[in-house]
Amino acid sequence: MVWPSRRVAQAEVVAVAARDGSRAKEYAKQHGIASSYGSYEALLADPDVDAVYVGLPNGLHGQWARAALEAGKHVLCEKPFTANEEEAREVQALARKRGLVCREAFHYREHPLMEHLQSVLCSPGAAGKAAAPGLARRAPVGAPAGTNAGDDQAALGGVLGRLSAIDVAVLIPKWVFGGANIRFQETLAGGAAMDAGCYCLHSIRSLIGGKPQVESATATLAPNSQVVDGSMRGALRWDDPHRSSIRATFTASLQHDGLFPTSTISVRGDKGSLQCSNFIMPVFGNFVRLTTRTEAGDTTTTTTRVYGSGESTYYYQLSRFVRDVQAVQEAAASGDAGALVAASNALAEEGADSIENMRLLDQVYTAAGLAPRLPSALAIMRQLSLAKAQPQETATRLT
Ligand SMILES: NC(=O)C1=CN([C@@H]2O[C@H](COP(=O)(O)OP(=O)(O)OC[C@H]3O[C@@H](n4cnc5c(N)ncnc54)[C@H](OP(=O)(O)O)[C@@H]3O)[C@@H](O)[C@H]2O)C=CC1
Ligand SMILES: O=C1OC[C@@H](O)[C@H](O)[C@H]1O
Repeated sequence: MVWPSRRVAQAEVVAVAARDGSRAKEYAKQHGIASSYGSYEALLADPDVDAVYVGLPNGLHGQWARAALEAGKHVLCEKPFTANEEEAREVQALARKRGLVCREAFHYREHPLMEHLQSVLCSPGAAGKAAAPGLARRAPVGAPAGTNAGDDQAALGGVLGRLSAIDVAVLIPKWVFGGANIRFQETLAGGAAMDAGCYCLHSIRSLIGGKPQVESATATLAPNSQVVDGSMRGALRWDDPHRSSIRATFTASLQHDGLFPTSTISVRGDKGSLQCSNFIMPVFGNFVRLTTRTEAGDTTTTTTRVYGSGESTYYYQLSRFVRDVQAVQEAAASGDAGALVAASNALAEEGADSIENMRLLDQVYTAAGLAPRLPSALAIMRQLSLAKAQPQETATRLT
């Protein structure tokens, strides 16, 4: 947030908060930030702050996004949006009521790589269904000039033809996060599906649209936990015949090219296939390998690298967030009913995207035989009540 803000006009980091005021002060000094606070509440009371970036553990996203919205601030909230779907609905309902932007920080989606992928795939088999907001609709690569993504089923096939599968993996090597990391904490809504799987679900939805259901999921628990998944695999199904799979793990033993996390999108259709490497952090190196087959059976493979202007995903994300906030502010200032409705619809669409991703995450956990995650306050209460009921067993689990 600090680096991109130096490159995005009209965005400035004016304040930072930490639970420990001296750390916040030190951070502010290091990064040239005007104000620092020793509590999140104090930052929310600062009238110079227009928008808040919530970069807290998953189980606290909902609580602090709500607090920021109540304080009249726009919100950019880290992924996954909340602990579960119910909480996502509450936060988005509040954002709508207050007329404020509340966007999930899926930074990868604003990078031109995603736009390129969508232009290749162009929602095959998903005619009339909306892709997730934030992605421009374009004609598929290789489609006749003048074709629009929404035109007809033939155009929607893109060069890959009819889709049969889309598989996304986000793999984090086992040496990256120690057991004490927030990602392994039940009371902070941890888990591989939450942390890495949310990208898998979101990218699949962004690329092919529609409303999938989770067909099955299998979790491998993190050490010393009955609740937190160290790895998760899942299968999704759509009304259309294609299938998807997701794979998220904190325990990858990777012999790879050094990229972290390793993130891949793999798509197959009846006329070809696509492999995309490093869609989450494309600025550090990416490729899109496209193989197409003619009816005569000849195959062609092309490799494309997409860097746009060379900026990071975080730059694109902040630019987009600023544009959204400005659109809402301008609509409010204009008093123009049409502009207000348009701004409100955009907020609703954005909110629905986050809610849908959390719905699927809940389904993944349920299908894997684990419960959807809880907001931190509820998870702590649950642990305390378990500790009361089964003191010895819970004590073991907490160590
Ligand atoms: N978009 C992206 O590229 C990335 C997104 N993320 C997301 O950002 C969020 C934070 O992840 P990450 O930065 O790795 O986490 P860290 O553990 O590094 O930071 C979390 C911060 O939350 C604050 N915090 C408040 N309450 C607690 C608590 N009870 N326990 C621990 N920390 C607490 C702490 O700030 P303090 O003590 O200063 O108040 C801490 O510094 C996650 O939701 C994650 O999914 C993470 C990495 C990359
Ligand atoms: O981009 C990311 O990479 C590593 C993950 O653990 C992190 O939370 C994620 O957002």
